[in-house]
Amino acid sequence: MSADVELESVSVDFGSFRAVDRVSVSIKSGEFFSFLGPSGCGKTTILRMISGFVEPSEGVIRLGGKDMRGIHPNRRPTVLIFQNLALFPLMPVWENISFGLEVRGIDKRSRRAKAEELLELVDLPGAADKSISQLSGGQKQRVAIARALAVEPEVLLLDEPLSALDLKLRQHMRAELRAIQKRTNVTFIYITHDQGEALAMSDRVAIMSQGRLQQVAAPREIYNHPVNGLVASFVGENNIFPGEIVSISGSFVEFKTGLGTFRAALGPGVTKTTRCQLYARPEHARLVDTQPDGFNSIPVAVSDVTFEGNFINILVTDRDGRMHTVQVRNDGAAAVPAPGAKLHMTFEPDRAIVLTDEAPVSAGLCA
Ligand SMILES: Nc1ncnc2c1ncn2[C@@H]1O[C@H](COP(=O)(O)OP(=O)(O)OP(=O)(O)O)[C@@H](O)[C@H]1O
Repeated sequence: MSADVELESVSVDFGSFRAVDRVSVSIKSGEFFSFLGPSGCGKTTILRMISGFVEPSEGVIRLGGKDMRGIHPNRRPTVLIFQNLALFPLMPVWENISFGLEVRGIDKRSRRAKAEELLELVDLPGAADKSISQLSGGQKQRVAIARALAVEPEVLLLDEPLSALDLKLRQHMRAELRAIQKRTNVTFIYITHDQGEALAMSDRVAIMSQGRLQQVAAPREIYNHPVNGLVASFVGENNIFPGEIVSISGSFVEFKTGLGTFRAALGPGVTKTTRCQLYARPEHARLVDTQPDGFNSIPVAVSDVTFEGNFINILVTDRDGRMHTVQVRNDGAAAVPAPGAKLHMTFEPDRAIVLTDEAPVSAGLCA
């Protein structure tokens, strides 16, 4: 079983501080949905509200269409997995997994059978009698997930569960978690400040900043079409140019910066009077020897080159001393300029966008 989760204009106030501000979003049954945002933006508070440990100051939360107001955490169809997993070190794996079933009075043989079934599901067959201390970080993670699934929640809430793992294991567990979610079809709500994690695993991602939803969309949409500067600067890298709009024609803007006038796509909700900046991703910028005709070229000097494996970042400095990044794919033959080289950084108008600095005006805008 799996339930949809609806937040309708939900706010949380801690005294005079508003930690969550009029958040509206509908999470579909069986969806892998992530809340992504910087530390302190209200992600954990949202998770705690859905699980019943925090009551909203305003607004309504519905699980499977039912208003959750006043319903105790134990009586909700949710399970919350914490960062520290909280496994019982003195119990073998299978007893850890079936602990919630024991509390419900299920007999030992059925509990053991259920634990073994779940160990198959999380790809740990044969681990039932191991002790927790014999497991690696990733294996403990799987046991924690199996334990959460044992009580058959309709919604599984995950609070940065991979944050304690090393990079390689974290990347592996992303694929595992997604596979487990697809196998069980339970609604997964995941919170993280790691964009790679959220983009790789989720069907949809909600970007949060200062308690407010900025954008809710599929990962590709978020990356390719951020709705405002907060999203663009939080998800992926960007070269950012402050300036002001000179004119708007159709879906393009002429944008005056201290380094010249650039042409770029017009972002959502941007008008001539909006406070905005120009964003150009490093992978959409290029370096050329001679100044090209037309818009969007900046004289720069190469300051550093960093090798990142499958790509190379070329860091350049403009005449005002501001740093920008041009990224090239490492296909084994990429030409990389030497530090000190004087070049021109360019980007196509349809590969740059002018976005508002402002958060959405209406809380319902991105739900
Ligand atoms: N019980 C509380 N009393 C007062 N303020 C709180 C309380 N819980 C959270 N806050 C504040 O609310 C804001 C949001 O906190 P929350 O834990 O939801 O953020 P977060 O996005 O999950 O951050 P992190 O990624 O660091 O866990 C923070 O400024 C935090 O200090």
